[in-house]
Amino acid sequence: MRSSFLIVANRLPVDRTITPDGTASWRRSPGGLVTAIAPVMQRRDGAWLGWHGAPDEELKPFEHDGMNLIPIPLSAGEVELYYEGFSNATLWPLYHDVVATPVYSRVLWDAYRAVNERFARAAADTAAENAVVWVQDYQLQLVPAMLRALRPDVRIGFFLHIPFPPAELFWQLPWRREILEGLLGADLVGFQRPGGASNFIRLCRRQLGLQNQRQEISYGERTVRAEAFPISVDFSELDTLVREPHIMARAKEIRAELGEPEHVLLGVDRLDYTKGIGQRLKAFGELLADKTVSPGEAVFVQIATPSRERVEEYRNLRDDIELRVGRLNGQYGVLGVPPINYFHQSYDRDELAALYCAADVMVVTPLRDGMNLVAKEYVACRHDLRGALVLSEFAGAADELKHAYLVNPWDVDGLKRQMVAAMRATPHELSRRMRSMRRRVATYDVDRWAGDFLAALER
Ligand SMILES: O=P(O)(O)OC[C@H]1O[C@H](O[C@H]2O[C@H](CO)[C@@H](O)[C@H](O)[C@H]2O)[C@H](O)[C@@H](O)[C@@H]1O
Ligand SMILES: O=c1ccn([C@@H]2O[C@H](COP(=O)(O)OP(=O)(O)O)[C@@H](O)[C@H]2O)c(=O)[nH]1
Repeated sequence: MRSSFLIVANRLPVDRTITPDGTASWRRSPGGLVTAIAPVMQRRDGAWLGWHGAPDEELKPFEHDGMNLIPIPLSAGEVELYYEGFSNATLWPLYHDVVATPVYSRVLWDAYRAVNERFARAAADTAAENAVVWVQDYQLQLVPAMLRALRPDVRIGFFLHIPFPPAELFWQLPWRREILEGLLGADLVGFQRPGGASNFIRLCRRQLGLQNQRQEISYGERTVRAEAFPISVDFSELDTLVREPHIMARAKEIRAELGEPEHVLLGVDRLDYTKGIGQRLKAFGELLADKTVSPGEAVFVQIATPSRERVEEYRNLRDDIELRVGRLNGQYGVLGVPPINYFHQSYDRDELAALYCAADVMVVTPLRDGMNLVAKEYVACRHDLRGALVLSEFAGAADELKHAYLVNPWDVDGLKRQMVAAMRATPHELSRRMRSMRRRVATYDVDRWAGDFLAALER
C-alpha cells in the first residue's frame, strides 16, 4: 500500500534478534533518533522505511506498536562497508570534529552510494502521489537527490541528527560535492543547531558557487531552505511516567542498593568516543584522589550501552573505559562500595526513568553531540525540581539548557569544579535552575519539533 507520509531512516525502531533458543524477537533499536521519531510516527498515519538490524535477511512489511514498518534489507557486506564503514568510520568522526580519524576509502563510498540508491527506490515505490517524505540522518544524505530524480512530485525533507561540520573539516571529504548535491535534492534541510545550517549554506556557496538569501539557497529552478530545528523528547509522557508509584519506588530502591550515598552521579550514553565518558571518569577519579569526595559518600553510575561493536575505534574505546573503571575501583574502592558502578547493558524506559529520579547529578560531557536527548530526558523527569545537570557546551542541548552546569569536557579542572558545584548546590539553587530548564523542554518538546519541521516543509 502507498503512503502519503514516509519516514526514511537507516534504522527501524526495532531490531530483529534471535534468542538463544532460536526464536526471533524484536528489541528497541539504540539511540536518540528512534526515541524522537517513534512518538511522531505513532501519532500520524504513514510508514517507516529502514533496516531491521539483521544482515542477509529479507522481511515483509509489518505493524509494530501502532507503526507501519517496511524493512529494507542489507547484506553482511553492506553492513560492513556502508553502515560500519562509510557511515560510522568516515562520516561519524568527520562530522564530530574529527575526534577520531576518518577513514576515506572508495570501496566504502561505492557501498554508501549503492545502499542510498536502494533506500531511494524503496521510498519512490512506497510514496503516494504528492506524498511528504522525511529522510533522516547522515547515513542517507544521497537519498533526497536520488528520490527527486525518481519522483519529482513528492515533497522531501531531510533532518541531520548529528552536527554538520565547519567547511574547513568538511573540505577533507573526497566526495564533498556529491554529498552537498545529495542534500540539495530536499526542499528543506534541517539541522540541530543554527551553526550547522550556516556551515551548510557556506559550503554550498564555496563548493557549488550557489547564491543564498539568508536561509534560502537558489539551486537551479528550485529553492532549498536550510534551518535549525532542535530535536526534543516527549516531555509529558516522561513527566507522567515518573509520578507513577512503581517508578518512585524503584528510584528509592536504587539509592538503597547503592548504599544510600550522599551524592549519586549518573552517566547514560551509547559507548561512543564522542560522549566524553573517559573525561568524566578522569574528573571523578581526581576528586577521589584529592579526597574532595570519598567512596560511599559519592557513587558514580555509568551506563554505557553497546554500540557499533565491530568498528575498531569502538572496540578500543571499550577496552579503554573498562580499564579506567577497573583501575579507579581497584584504587579507591572499599569492600562492597565501588565508587563506580559500570554497566555495559541497555535499559528500558522505566528503569532509565527511575535512574534519572535517583540521580543527584546527571553528567553529560560529550566532546561533540548533535543534541543529546539524555540531558533533556533528565530534565523532563525532575518535576521535584531537585537534581543538577552537568552539561557539555559541545552538545546541541547546551543552546537551550543554559541553566545547566555548563562545562568544557577538555578542561578537567573546570569539569571537577562544576561537578563539585552541582553536588554542593542548595535546594533553592537547584530548583531555580531546574524550573527554567523544564520550562524550555516542556515548550519545545518532540511534537513541537516535528510540527515545526513539517509546517516549514509544507510552506
Ligand atoms: O543506529 P546506531 O548506529 O546504533 O546509532 C544510534 C543513533 O545515534 C545517533 O543519534 C543522534 O540522534 C539523536 C537524536 O536526534 C541526537 O540527540 C544525538 O546527538 C545523535 O548522536 C545517530 O545520529 C542516529 O542515526 C543513530 O540511530
Ligand atoms: O540503556 C539505555 C540507554 C539509552 N537509552 C536511550 O537512548 C537515547 C540516547 O539518545 P541521545 O540523543 O542521548 O544519544 P545518541 O545515542 O542518539 O547519540 C535516549 O533516548 C535514551 O533514553 C535507552 O533507551 N536505554
